[in-house]
Amino acid sequence: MSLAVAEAAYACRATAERPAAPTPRQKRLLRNKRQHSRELEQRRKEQRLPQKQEQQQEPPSPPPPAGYGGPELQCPHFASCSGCTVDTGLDAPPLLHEARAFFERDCGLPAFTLHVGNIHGWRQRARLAVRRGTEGQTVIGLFEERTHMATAIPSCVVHHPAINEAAALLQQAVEACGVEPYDEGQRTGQLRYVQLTAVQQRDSGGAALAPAVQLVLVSSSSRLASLADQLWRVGQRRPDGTPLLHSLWANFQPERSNKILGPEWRLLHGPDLAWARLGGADIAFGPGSFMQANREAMDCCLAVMQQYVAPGSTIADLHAGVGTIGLSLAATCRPRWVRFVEINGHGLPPFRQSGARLRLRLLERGEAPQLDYHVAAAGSDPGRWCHGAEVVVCDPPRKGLEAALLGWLCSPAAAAAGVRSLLYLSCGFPALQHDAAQLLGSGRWRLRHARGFAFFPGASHVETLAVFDVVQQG
Ligand SMILES: C[S@@+](CC[C@H](N)C(=O)[O-])C[C@H]1O[C@@H](n2cnc3c(N)ncnc32)[C@H](O)[C@@H]1O
Repeated sequence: MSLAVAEAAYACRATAERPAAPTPRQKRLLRNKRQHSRELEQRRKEQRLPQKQEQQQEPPSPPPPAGYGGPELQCPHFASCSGCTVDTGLDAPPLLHEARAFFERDCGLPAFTLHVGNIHGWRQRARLAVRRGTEGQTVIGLFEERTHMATAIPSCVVHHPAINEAAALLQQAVEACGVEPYDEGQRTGQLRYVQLTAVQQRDSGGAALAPAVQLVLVSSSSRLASLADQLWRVGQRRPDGTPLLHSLWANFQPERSNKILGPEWRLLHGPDLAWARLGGADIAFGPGSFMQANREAMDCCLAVMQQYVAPGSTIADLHAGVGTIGLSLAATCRPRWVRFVEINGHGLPPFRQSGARLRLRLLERGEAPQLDYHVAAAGSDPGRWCHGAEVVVCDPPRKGLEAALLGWLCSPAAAAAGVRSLLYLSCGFPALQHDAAQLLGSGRWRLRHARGFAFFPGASHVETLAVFDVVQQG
């Protein structure tokens, strides 16, 4: 949709359906759209002026986004749902301009590119609110911005289709069983949220089947037995004979807070762990495990990481979660050992399963890397966690590296401990800018490579992999 059409659509809606002023979300989307279009236009101009670029000795940039505005989201819920904020130019979200400026202009890299995979159906995990709609119906969807009013998104185009299918089944079952959606004002109702995760399925011969869904019912009470039984019965068979539900869990969240998941879990039906093939390794995960929602993009990112790990390396994976990155490197790069460090103990049980499966596979190839998992903060003792590791992998939360870890990496101790390179995967660009500036400013690291991955097409988000090498001191 062009800017003019989008503006006309908003204007039209404002006069025909909503005489009231545009909502804060609509104003923000329009502002985003204007800024995004200006940046795209600027970029197109730069591309049309190669002469000027050469005169100014600016680094070359990759080709401009295809067509004005690039690929479009084309989601029927875009204007009302708070999930996505960018619906055109998905191959050049606003944050990409900042990332390019930082890596190309400030760090001197010749080009910073963004990998964009599927823009539709990529989201393999969704957390949705369950609330009563204004017309008394059950709504399963996302909150409108700055409210606790849920908007139904049954045709969301970024959800994996199995998620939409399971959400539709859930809505029917909730109504059939008379389950009361949660009401935060009254603190009544049984079902607060659901988490839906698409799980790869295979038949006994290993052929891929339609993905099924690991479904979590988040409630403040335990009175969901009849809903669970009904869901499990109906969810066992799609019209094509494959199961729609992989497993069914209850999670209890008694607190009055915005935190979706509570501390207590109960498996109601099906297997406790689900498996995904990522970066050449089979990764087990439970419903409470961290996992990237966009597995295809993570798979590409892992393939790039593998190019920066030499055979026979020693690796410390410092924000390991269930071990996805380290296990992928163990499966593909023949390391001598991988040390996993993770602050949250919930990653350990799935890791044990994935590690055991990988060990068996590697033994058949005559490889036996040591795989050790430690539940600890990476910054608690960086010297210990990184000791002897030639490659350090960091994949911290949005706030970036802990001060103690960053300080250690910027000190002579890192090279003295044997560290040679750092693979830093970042989900928070401002934090990465800060941490990269500290690393480069210390004079002990040089930036070898950086690349972006669109982990959340539809959002102004760039997941960044930055590869640093230790500068050998003379
Ligand atoms: C973005 S996730 C990445 C997980 C994993 N690398 C993956 O790809 O699935 C960040 C992880 O860092 C963990 N974490 C957060 N703070 C940490 C810390 N100070 N030390 C170690 N791990 C931490 C979180 O619990 C979470 O599992």
